Amino acid sequence: MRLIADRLGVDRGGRAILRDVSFAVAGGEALKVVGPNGAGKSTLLRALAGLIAPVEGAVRLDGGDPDAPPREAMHLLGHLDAVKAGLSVRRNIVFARDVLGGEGDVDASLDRVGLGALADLPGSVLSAGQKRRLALARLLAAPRPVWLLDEPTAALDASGQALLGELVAEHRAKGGLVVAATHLDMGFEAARLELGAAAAAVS
Ligand SMILES: Nc1ncnc2c1ncn2[C@@H]1O[C@H](COP(=O)(O)OP(=O)(O)OP(=O)(O)O)[C@@H](O)[C@H]1O
Repeated sequence: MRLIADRLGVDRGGRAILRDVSFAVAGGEALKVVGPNGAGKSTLLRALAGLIAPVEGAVRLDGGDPDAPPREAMHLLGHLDAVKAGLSVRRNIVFARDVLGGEGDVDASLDRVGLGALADLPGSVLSAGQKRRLALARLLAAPRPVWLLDEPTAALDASGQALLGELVAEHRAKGGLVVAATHLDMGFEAARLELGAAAAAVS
C-alpha cells in the first residue's frame, strides 16, 4: 500500500494554505509533518483523510481495497479526542468499532493503553492524557492500515509516549503506514516533511 500526495494544493477560508505538496509513504513507513503553528499540518492530514477537497493535485491510496473509498482505510486521530462524554470508556470503544468497522478486542485495546481499570467510568471523567489514550485504543479496536495522527503525543506522559512509539512500531511491522503532525519528538524514526511558514503568517 502507498499513500501518495501529488502536487497537492489546499485552500481554507479562501486562503492558499498548502501548495505543491508531494510525497509518498509506503506500508511500513512513517512520515513526520513539521512546521510552525498555522503552517497547515492539520489541514494536510484532513486533506489526506478526504475531509477537505484539494484545489490542486490529488491524494491517492494505491494498493487498497478498490471497492472501498480510501478514507475507509484511514484513521484520523485529531486534536480533539472525540470522547463521547455520556458513554462509558468501554462503550466509547464499542461505538467507535461499530462506526468504523473492525474486530479488535475492546477490552484488550483498553488494557493495552492502560485504561482497563477505568472501562466502566463515563468518558467525561477522563483526564486529558486518558482521553488521548482512549483515542489510541480506537486505533487498536478498529484496525485500519493508514494512521493519520495529529499531535499524537499531546497530553501523554512519558509512559504514554513510549506506548505510542510501541503501537506505531507494531503497526508498521504489520505493513501499516503513519503520517503524524507534530512539534515534538515522537520516539520513532520517520521521514520528515517540513511545511513552510508562508501560510502561518498572520496578516
Ligand atoms: N476552518 C477554517 N477556515 C479558515 N481557515 C482555517 C480553517 N482551519 C484552519 N484554517 C487556517 O489554515 C491555516 C493552517 O491551519 P492548520 O490547523 O492546518 O495549521 P497547523 O500547522 O496544524 O497549526 P498548529 O501547529 O497550530 O496546530 C491557519 O492559518 C488557519 O488559520
